[in-house]
Amino acid sequence: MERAVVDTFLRGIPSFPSADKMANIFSYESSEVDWCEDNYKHSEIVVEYFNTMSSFIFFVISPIMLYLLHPYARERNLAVHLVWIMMVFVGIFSMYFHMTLSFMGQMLDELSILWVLAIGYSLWFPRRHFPSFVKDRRSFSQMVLVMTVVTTIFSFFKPTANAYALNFFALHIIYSLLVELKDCPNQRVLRLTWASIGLWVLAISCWISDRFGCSFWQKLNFCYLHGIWHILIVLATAYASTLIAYLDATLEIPYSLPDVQYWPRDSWAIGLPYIVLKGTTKLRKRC
Ligand SMILES: CCCCCCCC/C=C\CCCCCCCC(=O)N[C@@H](CO)[C@H](O)/C=C/CCCCCCCCCCCCC
Ligand SMILES: [Ca+2]
Ligand SMILES: [Zn+2]
Repeated sequence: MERAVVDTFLRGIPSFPSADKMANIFSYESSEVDWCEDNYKHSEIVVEYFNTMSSFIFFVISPIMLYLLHPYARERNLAVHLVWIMMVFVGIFSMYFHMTLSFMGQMLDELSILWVLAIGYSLWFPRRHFPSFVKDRRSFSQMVLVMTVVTTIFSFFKPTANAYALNFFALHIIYSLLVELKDCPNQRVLRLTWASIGLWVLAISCWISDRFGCSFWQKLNFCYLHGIWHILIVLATAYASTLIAYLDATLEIPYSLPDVQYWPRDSWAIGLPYIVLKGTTKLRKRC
């Protein structure tokens, strides 16, 4: 198709960048979003140095979580690993976005989060809350897939709204967890729930403060809140995903007697949570 035709077609769509702009979606600072950290302060090729470097946390936590969740994934479904494999891509795209502040970086960063959420919902959304027209988890996952593909396409029309929309998923997850755990007597599980919510509250406070309180933080010469958000949101995801996986295990593989422990030492005040399966496996049970 002629470039002029493409251009005319694209200009007809509200908020869609023209073909000229499309060519520049990879260029530095082509995103409308610019975080509080000073640009090019420490490097000529890395726009936001601390925000870029703090994304390294994704590459530290993801392999540890893949290792810690493996016994549960082996018993339940190896597809569970997709969540933390995908988190590595979120980290790569987050680094790319803050290094360039390009429109493409922004879209890859936001869309990879959307796909992590889609995988999480497909795997872990409780069966009893499925809409009545959905007959099993396979159909539910197919429905989530279709919705995610449609949302992926529409997210190009109002890119700045995507991040706000994504944050609302956290509210839905917290609401669902609180409903699920209303009468839970297990203190370890309750501790994990409040730690997940506490980390998320700290994380989102940093995200909002960086977005809307930048002039205040600039006066204090402390413009690193978005980088701190990266670290806290990865930890919140580690805590929340373990909690959700634990609840899933109690429903889907109850014979495995799941319990929560902390790595590297269960007795330490801080650590990464994981699931231990104290029961016999399905195979051994049959013998
Ligand atoms: C039954 C549902 C199960 C779903 C479980 C899956 C939970 C994990 C989901 C998402 C991972 C979050 C990864 C965050 C990456 C941040 C990258 C980033 O900083 N991007 C910013 C730009 O650089 C962008 O502005 C941020 C956009 C907002 C992201 C909102 C993410 C929602 C996080 C949900 C975390 C759940 C915590 C729940 C706490 C109890
Ligand atoms: Ca900046
Ligand atoms: Zn970021």
